[in-house]
Amino acid sequence: MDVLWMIPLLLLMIIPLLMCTSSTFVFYFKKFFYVAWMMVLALIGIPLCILKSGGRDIENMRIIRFMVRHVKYLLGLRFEVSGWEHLQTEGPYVVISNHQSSLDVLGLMEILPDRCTTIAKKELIYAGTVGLICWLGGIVFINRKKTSDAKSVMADAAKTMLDDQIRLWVFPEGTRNQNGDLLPFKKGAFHLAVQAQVPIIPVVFSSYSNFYLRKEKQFKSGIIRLKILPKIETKGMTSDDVASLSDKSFDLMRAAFLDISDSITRSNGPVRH
Ligand SMILES: CCCCCCCCCCCCCCCC(=O)SCCNC(=O)CCNC(=O)[C@H](O)C(C)(C)COP(=O)(O)OP(=O)(O)OC[C@H]1O[C@@H](n2cnc3c(N)ncnc32)[C@H](O)[C@@H]1OP(=O)(O)O
Ligand SMILES: CCCCCCCC/C=C\CCCCCCCC(=O)OC[C@@H](O)COP(=O)(O)O
Repeated sequence: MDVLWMIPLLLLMIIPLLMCTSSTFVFYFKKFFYVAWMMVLALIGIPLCILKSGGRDIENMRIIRFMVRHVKYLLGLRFEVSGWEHLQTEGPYVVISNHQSSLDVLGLMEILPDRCTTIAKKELIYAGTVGLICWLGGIVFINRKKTSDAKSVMADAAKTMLDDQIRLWVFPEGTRNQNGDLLPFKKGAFHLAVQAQVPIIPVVFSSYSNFYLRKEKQFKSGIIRLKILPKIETKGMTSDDVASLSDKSFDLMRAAFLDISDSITRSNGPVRH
């Protein structure tokens, strides 16, 4: 007897059962689903991007943004955004935000302004269909292990920002971090803004630790607060001002991070680190 057809049926019965009984299963299932679904979305998005723009083009970020917007619902996440008015700035600017997990892509797509792409580590280009759609979306890839290469790519990006009137989103911590605080900032984002003489718009994601705990293998439903802070002007600044600009941005973002994370804790129970 052919029993192969019974396998999907069994899975359909077992998966909901495990989802109800094991939080560890939920953790791995949601993580696997997230990566697999993004890969599938990218597979669908690639031909759409090529048809729309013929290749690598920042306008493809509109397609990517549209395609990613529903994923939060599938993972049981909700965003509360404040400070929208600060993104209504004309022309190019640099957005900086804290970076906790690849889930940040969901928040990024929630508020991504038009003509805005990101700076990413070059390894991302090898992430299958996701890597290819990132390339099509004009993402700027840098080699973090070679500062001189990264600096020259970012200097080119500063020029392109002005020539093509684009915005760039940079994660100044330079890596993912879920230690309950911000990591010290790398300087690239601030050199970029000063070289292009464009404002910086800081964006802060509240702590994910009320719903996503890597060590404890928990991935529950939850709320993410996204706070967009007022722009910081860089007109007239030189590379001598980069350190103080970075310090100022760090202090503002850290205060906002602790504030919005704390307000979620008060409404949802304790944050665990
Ligand atoms: C439909 C389906 C869709 C599917 C789905 C799509 C998803 C579509 C969204 C994807 C979204 C991806 C998201 C990825 C997210 C990441 O990949 S995060 C990781 C990559 N990003 C970054 O690393 C950016 C932040 N890092 C930096 O900016 C770093 O400064 C750099 C440029 C990498 C250099 O790193 P470093 O050498 O380790 O750091 P740093 O101490 O800052 O610099 C050393 C010296 O160079 C100087 N320097 C640094 N930068 C410069 C510069 N540009 N010019 C002159 N001097 C400089 C510094 O001032 C410093 O000198 P001193 O002040 O000590 O004298
Ligand atoms: C050939 C198959 C390769 C499979 C690779 C899976 C790639 C992930 C696929 C889907 C996830 C959806 C969004 C991906 C974009 C997230 C980018 C990201 O968060 O990169 C990490 C980087 O910021 C910092 O890296 P490190 O913390 O320094 O390390």
